[in-house]
Amino acid sequence: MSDLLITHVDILTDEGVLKNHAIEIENGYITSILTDDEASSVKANAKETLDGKGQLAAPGLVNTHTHIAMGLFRNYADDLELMDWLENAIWPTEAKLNDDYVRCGTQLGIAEMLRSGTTTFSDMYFFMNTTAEVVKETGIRSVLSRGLAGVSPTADQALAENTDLYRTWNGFDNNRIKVLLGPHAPYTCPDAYMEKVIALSHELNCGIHMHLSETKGEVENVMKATGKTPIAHMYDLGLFWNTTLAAHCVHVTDEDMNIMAENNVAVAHNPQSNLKLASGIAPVPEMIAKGITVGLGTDGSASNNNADMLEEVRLAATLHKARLYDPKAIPAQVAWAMGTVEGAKALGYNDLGLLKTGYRADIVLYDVSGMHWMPRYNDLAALVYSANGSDANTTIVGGKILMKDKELLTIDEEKLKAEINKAQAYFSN
Ligand SMILES: CSC[C@H]1O[C@@H](n2cnc3c(O)ncnc32)[C@H](O)[C@@H]1O
Ligand SMILES: [Zn+2]
Repeated sequence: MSDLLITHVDILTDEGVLKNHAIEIENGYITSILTDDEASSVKANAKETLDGKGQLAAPGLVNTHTHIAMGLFRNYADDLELMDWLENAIWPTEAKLNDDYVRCGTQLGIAEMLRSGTTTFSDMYFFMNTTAEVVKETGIRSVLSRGLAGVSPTADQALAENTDLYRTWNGFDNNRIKVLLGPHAPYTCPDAYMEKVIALSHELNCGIHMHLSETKGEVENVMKATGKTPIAHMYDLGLFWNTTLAAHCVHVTDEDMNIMAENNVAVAHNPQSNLKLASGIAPVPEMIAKGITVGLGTDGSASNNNADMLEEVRLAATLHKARLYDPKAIPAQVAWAMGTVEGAKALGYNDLGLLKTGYRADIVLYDVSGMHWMPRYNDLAALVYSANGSDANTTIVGGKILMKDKELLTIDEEKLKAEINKAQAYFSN
């Protein structure tokens, strides 16, 4: 008996679009993809059915890098470069955060993601036990890391919190929640602290999530201090022994990319944040050519300024064309894969990001009735180049429906809006 049967739906598979088919789901996984005729014979055995008529089923988007509670600081400080933005606007304000505000900001970000087709996110922030609780309650999938800064007075406490987070949550609900260690960046994590992080990663057998080579200034400073690039320096410290998710990697050399490819360092490419903070453009086609796994991320909504992954997919598909004067630099299907199955791989999920038997049932049904969906020559190109996040109509994670016909089923949005207004008043002072 299946738990959920989605009928009369067009399905974006890795082999093309199947018109008017059905998806059978059991225990959180896709168990079969059927013709509509086949589906009518198994319908009686389904606990729940969902009519997908007029919709396109696609894999949920995977946001490989964010600080999701930063939605509270959306449009709070704009038009600044990274270090000015962090040091003079964001860090002083984050010092006023507590569990309640992180709960509110995390609900805001999750509401936004579920509404725009994202079903998995990888987060690095503070008060992460609260984030995990909100992830548990809302039903989304996530990979969580406690941001670690060696220069902070709470540096050792943060390590203990990341350890607790790992021990409490890693593997929760058949890996709906996973945990990584989150050393923030080379400029906040001196070598002695990185050595502690690396020792802890061995002790826990835990992967790493870190900002690396985001700006020219960061690379210059590490070069001055060590004679090496941040990637080469982290490699020499022994950081890459286990899985590493490196956010940004905007300023990397050919040799850096060789190190990343040889050590399975996956990249979270955040094109919109990199543009807005004037950090630059990461050499993504070059990374892919070297065999590096590259996923996409929004970064926080204070540097983006939203959590809409379709915008990142579109930027990934267009930005590199212009940079290289090559329309084939990142074709639509490569950008789509970066937003889904490649992002999933970057987070260590090898059964996520495709609509295929045996894959996790993280599925988004897009309403394709809008004029911007016509004519329908190529649904994948439409998702990459024409669709809006708000076309997401129904969002499913691990076979559970979290948004149906644009109504969020696990978040009380009216209550949340009132809390966000209170938070705005608090952070405005
Ligand atoms: C220690 S928790 C994470 C930390 O990262 C800050 N942050 C947000 N966006 C960026 C970015 O693009 N580069 C580096 N750091 C960033 C966030 O505000 C938190 O303080
Ligand atoms: Zn970031």
